[in-house]
Amino acid sequence: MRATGIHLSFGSNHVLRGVDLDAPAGTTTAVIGPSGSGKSTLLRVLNRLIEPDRGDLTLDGESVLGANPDAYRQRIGMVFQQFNLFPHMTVGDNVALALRKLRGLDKERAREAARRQLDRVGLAHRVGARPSALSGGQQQRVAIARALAMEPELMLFDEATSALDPELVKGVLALMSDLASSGMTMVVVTHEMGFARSVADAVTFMDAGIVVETGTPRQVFGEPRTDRLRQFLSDVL
Ligand SMILES: Nc1ncnc2c1ncn2[C@@H]1O[C@H](COP(=O)(O)OP(=O)(O)OP(=O)(O)O)[C@@H](O)[C@H]1O
Repeated sequence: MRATGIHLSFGSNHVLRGVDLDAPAGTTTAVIGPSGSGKSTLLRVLNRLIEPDRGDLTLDGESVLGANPDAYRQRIGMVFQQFNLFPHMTVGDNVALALRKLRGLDKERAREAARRQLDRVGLAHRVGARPSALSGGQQQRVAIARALAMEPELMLFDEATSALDPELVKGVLALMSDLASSGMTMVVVTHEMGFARSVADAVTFMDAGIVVETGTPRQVFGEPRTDRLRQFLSDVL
């Protein structure tokens, strides 16, 4: 996935000011930066939940803006801070739903595929439970299984662990780390600097709607080139 020259305003608030992001296939890119710098908005643009005012998006070398966003969105998995599971449905049905509605799988095949994905996140034994019976960390792992069930080419994580109690964060980060090692292409907006440092292939630092620095974790954390990044790191580390 590559984003080039992305601009976006909400009214007079120019939130993204020419953002470039390159997330090559098979790599994990962490996006870090202060609150309000535009990280979540950028992810929403990458998923085409919001159309940019200017700029281009390509996936697998193809420009994806303009065409039907629904078809595009089926190629992307997105995981939010809030898990957004349907409370009245079982865990298994939450994971199977899109497979039935969007992929047209029959009940049995969707259920089987859901069970496989739940197994992958260590929750096959909770297939019949309601989300409310699970911990926040387990619910987020279900949300990840739901996204993976669609066999996405790219996974976007928007502060996926920010709503979790501290003791539950580790399990979700471990799962994200496994996914990264498996070669999934991922863009991860995160406040977890340990994850960015140890799991990401590249780290992008945003401030006030621009990419201030991008590089390997070693460069970004070890040799920051700008005062803005140095200040941010001293505030968060
Ligand atoms: N739907 C919206 N309508 C109007 N303004 C918005 C909308 N979404 C975000 N903004 C504004 O865009 C700016 C960037 O917000 P964004 O949520 O992308 O920042 P962020 O870097 O993800 O912050 P945080 O780390 O706190 O989540 C903020 O000024 C915010 O108020």
